[in-house]
Amino acid sequence: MLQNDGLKTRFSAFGALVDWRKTGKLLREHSLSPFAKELALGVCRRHLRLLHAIRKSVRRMPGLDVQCVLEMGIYQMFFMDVPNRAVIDSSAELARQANLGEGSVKLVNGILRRLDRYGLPSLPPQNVLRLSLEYSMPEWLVRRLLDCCGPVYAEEFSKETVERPSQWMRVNVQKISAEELQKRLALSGRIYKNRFIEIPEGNPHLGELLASKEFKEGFFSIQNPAALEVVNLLQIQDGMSVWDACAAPGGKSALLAEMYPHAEILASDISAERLLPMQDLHSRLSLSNISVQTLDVTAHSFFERFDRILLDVPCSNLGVLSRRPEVKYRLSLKDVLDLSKIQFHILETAVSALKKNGILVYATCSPEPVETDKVVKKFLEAHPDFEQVGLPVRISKNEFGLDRFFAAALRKK
Ligand SMILES: C[S@@+](CC[C@H](N)C(=O)[O-])C[C@H]1O[C@@H](n2cnc3c(N)ncnc32)[C@H](O)[C@@H]1O
Repeated sequence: MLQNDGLKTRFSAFGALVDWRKTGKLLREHSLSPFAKELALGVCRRHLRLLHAIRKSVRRMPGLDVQCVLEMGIYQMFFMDVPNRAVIDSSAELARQANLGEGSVKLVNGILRRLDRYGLPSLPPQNVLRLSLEYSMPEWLVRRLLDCCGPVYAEEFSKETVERPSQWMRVNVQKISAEELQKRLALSGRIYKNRFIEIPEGNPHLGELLASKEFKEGFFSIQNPAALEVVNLLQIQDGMSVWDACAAPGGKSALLAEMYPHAEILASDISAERLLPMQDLHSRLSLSNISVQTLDVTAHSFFERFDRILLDVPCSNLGVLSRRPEVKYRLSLKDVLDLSKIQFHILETAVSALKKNGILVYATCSPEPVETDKVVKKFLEAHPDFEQVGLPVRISKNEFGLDRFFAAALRKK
């Protein structure tokens, strides 16, 4: 029997973390309470740093369950605002309730007390190892960042991956203005370009907002404003036909449909399952200028049919690691290189659907050169009938906490 809410919450975070270590998938968002979610995601973000602290405190690494209890304890002690005494007691109790054995309870107690007294073990001086442990980044990724973009960028990028990402809502300005909605929901966050409202940390919790009448009536959706900077490159005008060819789960399609009620939008994706949430577009958001279809973009049969094409291609997610921290540990360099081949193939095959003088925007939430500049460069070299419109947009976190995105606009001559 779990005796109190605090323990129940820790138990659910513990369950999520054990599952993640076993399956590579991290349960998140609505199924966990805010504290449990913060704890599970925070531990995942700092996993290598926390493991390092455990490794330095024992002769033999304990089993995975005990590691999870310890990682949670160390995270709360050094990266959350929880008193150390309470952390030590609740961690020992968690180990007991999880039936890890009295030996493990003593081990948890002993290691956390030691860390309470002496602090986290110091980090090695070598730059790659230090960055890897300090920000829980795999060493191959640190090396790649250092090689491609230098030490300042590598440090800044790595640091972002352990920070809590900002939360924003996109206002359906066809139904309500950002100011009016902000008043109705009593939110105090910033407004971004009249269309996005920041959801301040913790209060109100995302779950409460998603249960609100305003959400059900389609006044807002959850989305990071980086999407706006990407779709702006399309330069859409009334009456245009637009194909969002890698659309699921539909964030950018919905933004497009809200921004351009007089454009005709086709949103398609290869995955019927990932398209399911897009039923929202018609029912909740009342958007009538958009149709949805399951379609493999590499096997389409459109010919010069669209004025605009958005290709938000499948990618490594390297630009959103603070939101999806588990990706850091499962991704390999080979995965990134394989993705770049898929991205190029998608771009190559999509373009026949674009009308002359039409614009295609190639976008990805990865800043990795092989998924961005190299794909575009290779494409332009092979297609002299295309030209780049302006410089690619490289969205970085900046003061608004935007997701990292790369987007390049290409015009068919
Ligand atoms: C980065 S996600 C798109 C996110 C979406 N644009 C949004 O804003 O919500 C990439 C999408 O590409 C889809 N995809 C991958 N290969 C595809 C293909 N050959 N044809 C169409 N869609 C594909 C994936 O199923 C995935 O939903």
